Amino acid sequence: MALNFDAINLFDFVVKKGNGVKGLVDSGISEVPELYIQPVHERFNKTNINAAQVVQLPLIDLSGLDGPEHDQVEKALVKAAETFGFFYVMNHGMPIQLLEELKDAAHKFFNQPAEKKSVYLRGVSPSPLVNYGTSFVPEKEKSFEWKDYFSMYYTSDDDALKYWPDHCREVALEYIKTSTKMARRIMKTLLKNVGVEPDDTMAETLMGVKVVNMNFFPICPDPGLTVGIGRHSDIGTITVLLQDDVGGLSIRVQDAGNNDEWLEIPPIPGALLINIGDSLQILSNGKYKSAEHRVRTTSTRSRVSVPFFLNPGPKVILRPLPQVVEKDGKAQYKECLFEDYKNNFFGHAYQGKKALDFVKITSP
Ligand SMILES: O=C(O)CCC(=O)C(=O)O
Ligand SMILES: [Fe+2]
Repeated sequence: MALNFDAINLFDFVVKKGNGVKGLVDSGISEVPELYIQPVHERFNKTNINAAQVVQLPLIDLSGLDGPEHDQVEKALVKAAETFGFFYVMNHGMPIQLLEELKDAAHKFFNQPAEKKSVYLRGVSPSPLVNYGTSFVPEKEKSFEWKDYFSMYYTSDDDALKYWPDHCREVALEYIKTSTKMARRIMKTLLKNVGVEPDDTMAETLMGVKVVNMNFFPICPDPGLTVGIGRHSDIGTITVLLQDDVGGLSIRVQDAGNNDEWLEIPPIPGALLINIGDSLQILSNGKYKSAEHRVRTTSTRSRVSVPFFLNPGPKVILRPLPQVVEKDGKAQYKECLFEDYKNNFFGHAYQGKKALDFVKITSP
């Protein structure tokens, strides 16, 4: 028998008691609760996902960086970062087995009973480094996403071993280590191309805060009414993203020829996705673009994704790098602390790339 919810009960059951959207679906609901119904313009429909026939996201073979194709691979990375802000990578150093284990670990975590997961709810979690929850913005009506998440902040191996759940810590640590190496290499290439030679200190400053999320999107009785994740860009420097074979991610593609469409990003077995975050758009004075993206829900299989976010630290001053400004003649963005940017961002959830207006310098 499906439970009957009014809005308050639902909030209590899903958010406070930690049942999440998964608990809601497992309770047997056959309709999407009112709170999750999106305004029409945020819903997914056939007509706004049709760019797939026209363009395809590049798939870049990173092993080429070590061979005679080095220059072409660098060029491909730069071009992808300048245009889509999103691309697939293969030969990224992560064994396929590890990627499978990571997705299994995510399923295993969310398949636990609510009592097991809710020990990690904000406020009761044994450490701020681990956090379970479901997705909604408290001050914004109708902002419930069809998604539960589990976040692991990396500070040190010792902390990870101490606080992260037994069944995911080894695999998540390995994912972080390999991804960090890859992300640094990509970052180095991108910065070199704008005349900056980053050393390890600089890389650590710009990508020193590391967070692995496990996202869980349960099956939805009516995917046409909901969003898995509303449209947004990531705020950090670079995100490494593992999605499973269910699909549902799309990115917004805009070009000078007035095209403005959503492009589906189907999973490619063994490949990972890389996307540029707002911080790198700011640092590069707008040369590299953060990508607006979103996730739809499905009625057939639950989906997991595992993004790894590399962000600047809270006290890092975000501003276009001086070498780039000198070359461009003018800064496009004013400086601000990353923590201020982040706070402002959360005030603009679900508004695509609007957060960037906070630092954009508008011409007089
Ligand atoms: O699930 C996905 O494919 C995307 C996840 C995402 O965009 C995010 O967590 O920021
Ligand atoms: Fe994202």
